[in-house]
Amino acid sequence: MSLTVEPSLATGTSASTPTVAAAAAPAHPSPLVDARAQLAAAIELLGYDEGTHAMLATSRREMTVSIPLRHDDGRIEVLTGHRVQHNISRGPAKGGLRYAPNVDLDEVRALAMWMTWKCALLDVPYGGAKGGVAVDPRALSTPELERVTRRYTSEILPIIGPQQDIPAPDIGTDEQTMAWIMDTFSVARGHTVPGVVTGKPLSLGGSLGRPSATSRGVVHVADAALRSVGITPSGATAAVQGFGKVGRGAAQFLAEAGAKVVAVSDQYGAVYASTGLDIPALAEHVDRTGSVVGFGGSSSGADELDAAELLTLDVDLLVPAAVEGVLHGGNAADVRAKVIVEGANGPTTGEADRILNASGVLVVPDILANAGGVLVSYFEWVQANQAYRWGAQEVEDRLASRMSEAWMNVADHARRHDLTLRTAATALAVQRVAEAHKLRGLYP
Ligand SMILES: NC(=O)C1=CN([C@@H]2O[C@H](COP(=O)(O)OP(=O)(O)OC[C@H]3O[C@@H](n4cnc5c(N)ncnc54)[C@H](OP(=O)(O)O)[C@@H]3O)[C@@H](O)[C@H]2O)C=CC1
Ligand SMILES: O=C(O)CCC(=O)C(=O)O
Repeated sequence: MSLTVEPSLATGTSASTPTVAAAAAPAHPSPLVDARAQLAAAIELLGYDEGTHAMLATSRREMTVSIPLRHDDGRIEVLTGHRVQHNISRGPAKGGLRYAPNVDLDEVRALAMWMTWKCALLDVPYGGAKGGVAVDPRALSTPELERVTRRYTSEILPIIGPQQDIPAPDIGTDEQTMAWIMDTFSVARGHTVPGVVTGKPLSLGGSLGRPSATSRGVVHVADAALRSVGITPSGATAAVQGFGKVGRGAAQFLAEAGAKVVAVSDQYGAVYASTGLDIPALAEHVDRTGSVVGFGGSSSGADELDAAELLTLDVDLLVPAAVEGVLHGGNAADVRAKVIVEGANGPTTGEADRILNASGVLVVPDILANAGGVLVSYFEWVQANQAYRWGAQEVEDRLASRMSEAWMNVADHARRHDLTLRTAATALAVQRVAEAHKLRGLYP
């Protein structure tokens, strides 16, 4: 059954700049266009009516706030922040908070929608949300970052809480950011409320294994995906875009599993070694200098590489773990990786997805590949509710088992219905959300 969709549901409602490699990428209006197109494909497959489609294409609640920031030198700058709750049918809204210069409402809407599908796919009892502040965190001092975080939290305070909406780290934020949010929320409530955020420091009720969870999940899924196309993971070659919370761990765990990580990039450049990069030495270099750039040279055995070239290297596995839209109509045909595992949210545009699919590249979608993070966020919430801390091994075992179950469900669904992994994953998730919505009553 095909559906006629209102233009505003099929495409983004306002223009936004892609967040990466803008010079090389063709104009791409917004990740929301891709998110809504993925939903439309799932709706068509499931044969759902236009009303259900409209309900799932629309955020339940959106809040845009102004954040007056007093800089250390006394200057006042007014920043803009958003929190979008896409869906709450299966439980409290859940999703990260991003600090990046080009954050805009449509990007946050797309990221929130993907959170809904991710939580449903992993069968954790959450809806989906995302937040963002348009700011470059590297341009701010720690006291300035704390002031931004506290003011943003105060502004969105009415809509967050352990049973309402639970933020977590994403690009440009970390466990310190979560600690400030937790404190600001707790001060307003008059008592400590650790459950308002996940990804907290351990000493404030965080979970063992949360910082590494997204990367571990990526590597579990990469292992299964490589095997599914007949490639032995140990000895496979890999390239990782991004060396932040997700990319660094992914590179490390891939190398520990015996893969040859031949290239890694960040927003300043990339490094390459055909025999495999020394990831601990690279991590030490990045901690010292702030970038992978400069790691190349005779002592490291690595060479500097153009960052865009990393995406088209002849490798078994490509892990984009940075930002949206990096694989697009302008470079997808040149991709030589056999398997792509999306550590980032939305790294592949719709056009690139079609090109990659036609050329036989196996793309493991974000809502499956990077779900380890929200899964262990859920474990953090469960441990808080139990007032009991699990050991690191228990967290890792549960993560491995839930990721493997999700992979098998998606791969099996794709095989049985001749779908791409993305369409299979989105359809499974959309079905679960629609079912929850309908069971709660169609006319709430
Ligand atoms: N953190 C989490 O638990 C989860 C994150 N994700 C997704 O993973 C992705 C990465 O998030 P996270 O690691 O947390 O963010 P971080 O801020 O920790 O790291 C982002 C990394 O991406 C790099 N980067 C930015 N732009 C480019 C570019 N053009 N080319 C190459 N690298 C670039 C940054 O480089 P530089 O260091 O130079 O700034 C940095 O290394 C995002 O899409 C996020 O939504 C998904 C699930 C969970
Ligand atoms: O841990 C979480 O709650 C959310 C992580 C996140 O933002 C994501 O999966 O994109």
